[in-house]
Amino acid sequence: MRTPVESGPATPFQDWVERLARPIEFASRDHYAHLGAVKNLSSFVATQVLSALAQQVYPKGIEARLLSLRDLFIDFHPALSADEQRRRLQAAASIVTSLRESASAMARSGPAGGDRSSAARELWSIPIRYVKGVGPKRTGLLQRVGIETVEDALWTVPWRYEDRSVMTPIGKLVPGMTASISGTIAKCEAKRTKNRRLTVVEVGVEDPTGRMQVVFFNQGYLEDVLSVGKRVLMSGRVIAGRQGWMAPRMDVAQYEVLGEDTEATLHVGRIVPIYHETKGWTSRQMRVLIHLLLAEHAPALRDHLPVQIRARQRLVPIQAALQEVHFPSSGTDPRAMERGKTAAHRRLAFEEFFLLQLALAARQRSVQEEPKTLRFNPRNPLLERLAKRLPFRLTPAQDQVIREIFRDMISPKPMNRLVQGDVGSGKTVVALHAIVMACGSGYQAALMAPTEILAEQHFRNLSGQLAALGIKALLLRGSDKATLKKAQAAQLASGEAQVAIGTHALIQKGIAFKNLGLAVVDEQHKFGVLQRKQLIDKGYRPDVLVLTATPIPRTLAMTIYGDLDVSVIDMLPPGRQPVRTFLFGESQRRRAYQILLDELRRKRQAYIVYPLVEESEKSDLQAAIQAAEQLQQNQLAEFRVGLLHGRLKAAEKEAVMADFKSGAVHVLVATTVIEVGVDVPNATVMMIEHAERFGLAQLHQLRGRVGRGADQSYCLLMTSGIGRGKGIAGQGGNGASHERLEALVRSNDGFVIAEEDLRIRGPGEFFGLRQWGLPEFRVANIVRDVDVLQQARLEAFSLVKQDPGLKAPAHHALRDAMLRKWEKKLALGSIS
Ligand SMILES: Nc1ncnc2c1ncn2[C@@H]1O[C@H](COP(=O)(O)OP(=O)(O)OP(=O)(O)O)[C@@H](O)[C@H]1O
Repeated sequence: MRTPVESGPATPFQDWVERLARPIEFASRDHYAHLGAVKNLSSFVATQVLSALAQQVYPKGIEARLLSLRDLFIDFHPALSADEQRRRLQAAASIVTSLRESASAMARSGPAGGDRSSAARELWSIPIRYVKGVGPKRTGLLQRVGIETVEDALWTVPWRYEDRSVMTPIGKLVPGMTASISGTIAKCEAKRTKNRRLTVVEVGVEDPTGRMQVVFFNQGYLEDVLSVGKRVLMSGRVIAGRQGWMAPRMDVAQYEVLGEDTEATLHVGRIVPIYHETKGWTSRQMRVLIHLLLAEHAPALRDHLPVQIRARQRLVPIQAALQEVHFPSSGTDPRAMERGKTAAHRRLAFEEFFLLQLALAARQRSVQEEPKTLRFNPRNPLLERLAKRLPFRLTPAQDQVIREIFRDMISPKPMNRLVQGDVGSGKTVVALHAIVMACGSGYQAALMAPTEILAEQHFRNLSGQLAALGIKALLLRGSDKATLKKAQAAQLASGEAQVAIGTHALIQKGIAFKNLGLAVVDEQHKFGVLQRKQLIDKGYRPDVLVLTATPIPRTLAMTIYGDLDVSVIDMLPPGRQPVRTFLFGESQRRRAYQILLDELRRKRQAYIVYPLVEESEKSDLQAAIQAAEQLQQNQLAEFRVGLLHGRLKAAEKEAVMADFKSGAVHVLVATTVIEVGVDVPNATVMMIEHAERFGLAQLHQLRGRVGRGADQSYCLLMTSGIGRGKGIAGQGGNGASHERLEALVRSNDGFVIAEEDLRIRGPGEFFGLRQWGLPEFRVANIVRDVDVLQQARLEAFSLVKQDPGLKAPAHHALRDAMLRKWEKKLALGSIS
């Protein structure tokens, strides 16, 4: 026993060891006379060990002893032989003794001494390998599905539910139905097949209304599990009994043996959660794991959400929400669960949104708090000269957005502004104004674009204008020679060059600016939030302007750009005619070519775009190359056809683009590399092959490459599966894809189309969120839960206003949860 004199007041760890020691020592007393008297030792030890690991980070040796203690008791049960029980208790007692010694050594060395870490670990973030029954193999499997911690596991919600709560009397089973029954095992025999390759276990199950047969193959151990007299629940598909057998058979998908003391079941007899499976990890195993976590550990989990917010938003406690979402109470409608429209889902969705919005609010706050050292001069002469040189009058919308940008730049707070404008709305000239404001005030500016083609185009469009104002701009590309890169880096470092336009080459290590005052990021969702941060870090808090041509629905914009102020260019330059869009099937190809040829003969140019998806990249590329050759030889023999795809070298791409821009090439056959930003006003036809393989917003982007001059332009969506005058759906095609394409024919407004795309495909599919650097949610859905998102945003921003660093003790858990989730993904370095 511990001697208090020696070590002063007990530390929590010492207390813990004593609590743990009590039942173990009791069971061992008087030569193990009390063996049977200690109930549930297995789960007691497991829970204790986990709660100890949750409280503190221990030196490795202690952690290992804690885990071996847990392992000794994993399957400890009164049915084990008395010898085995004694052996384990003996081993446990010696571990307890050594833990006791370590605990007092730790107490003596004091809080600062030795290896002892004061970092408290939250139960949420306990690695999953510490949980009872999760060994190294399972840890590996779970990691593969993204489960590293207790929190990850509990937030992995079922993707569907099966109602196995309604029991059908065995006498009422009919072949073909899927049913659950409750009965008693009347027969259980294991046999070998004739060739002795298979073990067959034949089971008879009875209830007062009848009897059914069940056959299991190669699961010989079931002979013990399903022994005669046991009460079971089974569910599966009913099949006709074999000839000569009167009773029906069941192809059992799930069974559960009812214990003596409990009616609680996991796999049948209730609404059962179904989880995604991977090789080696089944839905059934997941169910057992989640059940264990909920039963033994959930009560100790801390609710992150502040009480007032929970009350105001009428949110159920986290434990209740998790319990309900994994194991819905009886009477719940499984479909409502799948639609995610329950109080439990609302609570979980709120928490996900809230943590993200909190992170965004905190980041916005931390940026605003930094004193701005940049001094921009709105009356600099370069701006006046720019105004005189513009080849067109700015639209009122452009004017307004430029004013908003200038207001930000001269304000004492750093600018963080997103400019959203539909395709062709004229964002480049807006960016040009910001760049000239920066350079005219003595700073450098950088413009980062997602592809080399776009960077080159920006450079072509801007460098002339800038040079006329005496501003030197450089083009930085990853594919440039090292010597060129070195020379460019030197010019930026010395300030000799004022503007850098480029791809992610801009954020590479060797690049440093003398005094970067403005960072413009075009199409930043292609970069992800992280890269935006890397560019910003190249200067001392430069002002930031993000341009996006992708019409991002408001709800989405709020989730990704929640920390930016938003300006919208909601007007196209004058004289533009809406692009006329047609949907053509294979049999209408001639009509489509007719439109194309008519335009080419009127000295207009055209794009023909082929899809290129990663999985079938090679064959897709081949299709585009062959098509270009074919067209050149046949239908388009009188014109020059150029080919553009991602595999070309930078110089080749540049040459093709330059030829197209100058009009030397009439038709550009391309894969989706031209998707964003390409600007050739003389091009009036956009023909898109296999349109059904593109996302709707992506098609809108492509369509935006035409209609950039005053002439009528055409977008021809080619798709297999439409007959003459019929829709895709009429030809047995995919209804949803038809509906999508129709939306494009109906509307030219990018925002309408994006909302539609989001609605039809759901956020997961919308562009492929991951690739675009958008946050992923486990429960929340930005379309379905938009009202929850709005509430979460209001609450988060108001909380950060009250307690900017979330420093109040009541907010510590919340802050930890936010950082765990978003610190890395959102590069929250400065606020953590
Ligand atoms: N106010 C204006 N009046 C007339 N033409 C304009 C005006 N503003 C821009 N333009 C022209 O419209 C075309 C589209 O402009 P810009 O390339 O900046 O569009 P964008 O918004 O970047 O579109 P995208 O996102 O599709 O690239 C360019 O040829 C540009 O010169």
